[in-house]
Amino acid sequence: MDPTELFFLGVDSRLSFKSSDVETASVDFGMLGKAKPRAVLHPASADDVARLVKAAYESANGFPVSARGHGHSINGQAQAVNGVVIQMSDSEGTRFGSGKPFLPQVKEKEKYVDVWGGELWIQVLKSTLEHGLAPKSWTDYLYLSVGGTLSNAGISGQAFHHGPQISNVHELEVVTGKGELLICSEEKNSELFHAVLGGLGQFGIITRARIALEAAPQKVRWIRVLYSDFSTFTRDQEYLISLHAQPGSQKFDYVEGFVIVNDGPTNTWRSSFFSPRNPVKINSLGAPAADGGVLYCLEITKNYDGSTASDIIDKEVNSLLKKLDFIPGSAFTTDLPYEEFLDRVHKAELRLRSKGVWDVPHPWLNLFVPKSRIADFDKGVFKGILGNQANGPILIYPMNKNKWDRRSSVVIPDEEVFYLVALLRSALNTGEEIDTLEYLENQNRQILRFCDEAGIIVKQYLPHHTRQQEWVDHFGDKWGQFYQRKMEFDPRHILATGQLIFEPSFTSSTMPL
Ligand SMILES: Cc1cc2nc3c(=O)[nH]c(=O)nc-3n(C[C@H](O)[C@H](O)[C@H](O)COP(=O)(O)OP(=O)(O)OC[C@H]3O[C@@H](n4cnc5c(N)ncnc54)[C@H](O)[C@@H]3O)c2cc1C
Repeated sequence: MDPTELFFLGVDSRLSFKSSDVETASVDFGMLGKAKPRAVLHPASADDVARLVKAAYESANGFPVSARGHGHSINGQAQAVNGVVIQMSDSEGTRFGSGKPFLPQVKEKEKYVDVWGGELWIQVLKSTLEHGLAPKSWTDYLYLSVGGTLSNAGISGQAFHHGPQISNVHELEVVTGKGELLICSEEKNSELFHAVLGGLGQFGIITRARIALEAAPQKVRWIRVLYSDFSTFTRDQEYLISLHAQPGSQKFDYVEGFVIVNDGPTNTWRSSFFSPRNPVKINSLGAPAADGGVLYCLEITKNYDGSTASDIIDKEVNSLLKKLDFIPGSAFTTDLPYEEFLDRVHKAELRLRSKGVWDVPHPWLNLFVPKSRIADFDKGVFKGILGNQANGPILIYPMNKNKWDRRSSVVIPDEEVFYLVALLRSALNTGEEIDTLEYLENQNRQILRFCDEAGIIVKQYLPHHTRQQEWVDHFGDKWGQFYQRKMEFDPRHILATGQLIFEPSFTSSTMPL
């Protein structure tokens, strides 16, 4: 199949062979490897996506097709070696023609929004806020596409009570690996619906998602408190996420946390919270000596409306804070508009870009760790393997398993409460060994080996494995179902080959140009 023939097959929009487009689609945020597609498609409609996939499916030789959202994967998951990348997101540098097929459509009464699969979450937020509404569950960073995060899970500090983003979707429109354009939901084509959510792009390309909305709060009180003792820190986090199960009880709206293993949080890119106006002088807190040189920061928010009297919000927050056992005097508070809070990481991005340290290799490791072993993980990794060096933010926060739908494709630990541990490191190559990609990648392997040897059964979030047996182990008792779904919805293994789960059933050299 010659992709240029796609024009004759009725693909309306442009198939680009421009080297700049091909170059963009060859790399991702991880900057850990390069894989060139033969061409990049900029679809003008869901039908364009369907025609391309159908052409790949029906051609004698076949060729790989990968949807690419904003390319914020780490390990080439959105790449398509020698195939066609469908550029779903309309972002700077990849803008093509008139842009995306349709704008977000909000239904106020029904409280949902229909969005194009390549839409960025920042745009979803802006569009829904115009109606006083907003999605319930977020990622920390909003310059990610809807299709990209729904292919994983989409998590942030709201997940403990709203579940991940994949638990907040009413309906999807999907192009399967056979090129069929189908609508799916709990009621209709439900197997496809559950397969695609958390499905790592293996079963279909999301062209439209219907996302649940709630009334948008106007303001956020954002609080950080410090701990020197890990078990006190996790006990408080677990207490806070247990409040979702007590109807009518006051609770925080967002619960996250991070680990401070060296000079302090000022070197974290995640936010400018600890700003010069709000400095953290850990040594001046009179805090007990940090446990093994490590401190822990609990990060929580309370949403409210502009009309709420400040003494009411003070009272609600203080009554919740009173139940916690953080280091006295270590509470830092700021109030800001809801949109600004949700978009907080973008500020840090702009800062890092201005210093030239955004476009660097990112050997990130994201793990789901069961609650029963999180203390062992702390001892072995935060206080052990990391050797008091962070090289980037280290997030840690718990979630409730009952907010995750077992029918989806995503894999989580088999415990009621589990933690996300996200080591979001940058290889800055400053000349120090600990800043090199090789050092950080070795450390990641060491962490995984430690878990294995200590019998801590972790699951990778945004998983990366290179051999099928590793994927079989990753999915555990879900592998059979995952495999069956692949045979049903993408039997020729055309889609998202960059995930390295299934061998393509064709050789890339069979796609002539
Ligand atoms: C700075 C930063 C912060 C992040 N913060 C968070 C966070 O707080 N929470 C969180 O959960 N994740 C977070 N992530 C991870 C992020 O959610 C995933 O990497 C996500 O896949 C990125 O979306 P994308 O649009 O860039 O996807 P891409 O990298 O373009 O694609 C990822 C995978 O999804 C597939 N895919 C893309 N679009 C579609 C589609 N329309 N239909 C089907 N499959 C598709 C691709 O083929 C690929 O396999 C973060 C990443 C970065 C770089």
